Amino acid sequence: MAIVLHRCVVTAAFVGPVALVLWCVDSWMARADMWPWLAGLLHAIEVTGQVLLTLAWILLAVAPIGWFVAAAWEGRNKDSGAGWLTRPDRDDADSWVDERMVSKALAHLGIAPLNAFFKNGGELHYSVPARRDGKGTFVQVRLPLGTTADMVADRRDKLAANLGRAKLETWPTEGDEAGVLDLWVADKGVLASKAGVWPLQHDGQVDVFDGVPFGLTQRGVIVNAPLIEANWLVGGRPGQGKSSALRTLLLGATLDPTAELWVFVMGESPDFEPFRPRLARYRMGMDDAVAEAAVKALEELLAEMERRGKVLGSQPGQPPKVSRKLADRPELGLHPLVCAIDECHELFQHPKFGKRAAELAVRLIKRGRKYGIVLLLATQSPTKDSIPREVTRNVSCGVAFSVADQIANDGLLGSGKYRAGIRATDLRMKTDRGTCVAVGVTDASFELIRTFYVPFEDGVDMVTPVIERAVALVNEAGRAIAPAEIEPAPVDHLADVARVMRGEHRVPTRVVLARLAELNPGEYERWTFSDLKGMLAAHSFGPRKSGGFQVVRAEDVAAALASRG
Ligand SMILES: Nc1ncnc2c1ncn2[C@@H]1O[C@H](COP(=O)(O)OP(=O)(O)OP(=O)(O)O)[C@@H](O)[C@H]1O
Repeated sequence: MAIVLHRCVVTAAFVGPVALVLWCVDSWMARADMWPWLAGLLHAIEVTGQVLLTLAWILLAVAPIGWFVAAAWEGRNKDSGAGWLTRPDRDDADSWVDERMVSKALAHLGIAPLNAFFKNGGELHYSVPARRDGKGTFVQVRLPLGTTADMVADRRDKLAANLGRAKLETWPTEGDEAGVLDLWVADKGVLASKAGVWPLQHDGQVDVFDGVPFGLTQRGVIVNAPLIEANWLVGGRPGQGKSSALRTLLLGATLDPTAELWVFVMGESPDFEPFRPRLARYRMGMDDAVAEAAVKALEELLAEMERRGKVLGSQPGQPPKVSRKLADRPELGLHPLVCAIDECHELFQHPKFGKRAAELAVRLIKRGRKYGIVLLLATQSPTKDSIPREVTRNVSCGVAFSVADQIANDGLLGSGKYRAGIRATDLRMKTDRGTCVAVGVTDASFELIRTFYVPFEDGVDMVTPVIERAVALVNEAGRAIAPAEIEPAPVDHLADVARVMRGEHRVPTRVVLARLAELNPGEYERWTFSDLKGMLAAHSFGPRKSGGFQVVRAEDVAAALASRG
């Protein structure tokens, strides 16, 4: 720029005086008196000036028409435009994705209805135009008639190639409707790096109510994995990182001094050995005794859940769930209780204990969340025979490392996820070790998480120092690693009936039974009409008929309570 300016000044300094002299000479002398060559030069300058002036006028008149034609042409042009305009020369030019590029990529997927749409000059509607989203670009597009998001997800390879990305960097998933495509495209190469050191490796404490640092999402944000009010199912092919992920979750929980931790490893594996000093219960091995201990633990967790339900019910205002404040009061025994079962398929498929374990796990997963009881399950084999379907349906957080097929994918992440494009089948063995697809961990429909890794192998043990810190934290807080058992309060049937009347004048007996089962499943789940009738009879009253139904009347219950004193 400086050079150009310099040259302009030099030229003007030379041409200016010459032009001035010529103008003066031309003004004071007649051309006939001049030297012929000078008169010829002045004439040539005059003619050139006139030609340029005429051309300028013509250009001025034609310019708007030309402008209009060019604009119309450019508007109809569906190419990605001049590269230097649409992709400025910036550091992220390599990662640039815009609507035109996406349209072009979609137009070359070989999907017949999409092809026809583009052939007829159709233009896609972008409900969310290309915008930066973490370390990538997100667009949302309404697909034309006859095209669904899963058709695009099925051609992920081609879409990735058309966008100049690796398959793992290209995430076409179903939006709010089948015809809406959510597309997230990673910046080139950002997913190749590992997550880095676990943020709590060297210091820090955890409040499990706030979650545990688990990994980095595709957007480069740290995931604080929810543990409270959550249950986890983690799976994938052997050696892809699921035990390490389970260990990271649990390691986070150890740093909350109020948390009680149980671990059962249904196989011979030293993965959780360093945790021993911080665990209230730990069993590891292939033998039946470990399976038996795990089932017993599940039974006790269920009983504990019922006890906690009653404790909550007896608190002022009957809080619906365990809170940090309640968990901090050791006398209530409402602290977070985390139970991890690694290789859980071995337990669920156990010939003797499998059925009972499955039944108990399902009940815990369905109801334990409110009570601060958390179940973490990890498995290599997430099929419907190895993991009860109800477990998959009800866990809140599903994590899939590299899996072999759609069955394993949906067994971990929930049915329909593969179809919707949420696929851990695209994670490559070894290359993507430690990276998983997760649902339920954040509000997003899925996350691609590069998990933190706390090594415990080949003589490197970075777990033990964390456990030592965790034990010190428990001691400092004056807590116990294995809190003493708190006796369950005796069940008061009449008071429970009074509670489930919920201030209503009369309540049908079937509703009373349903509410009782909800209040205390362990006690009332199997109750029938005759159980209820028998209990009421013991208090000298019974259901009455009203409007064709058997009902319990609030005044009868109140009278029975009053006469009891
Ligand atoms: N997040 C990660 N980052 C880097 N490497 C990892 C990560 N997670 C796991 N690995 C590597 O993968 C190896 C296997 O991990 P891990 O034992 O957790 O796998 P797994 O799926 O539980 O295997 P298995 O089914 O055999 O128990 C680890 O020893 C480690 O070297």
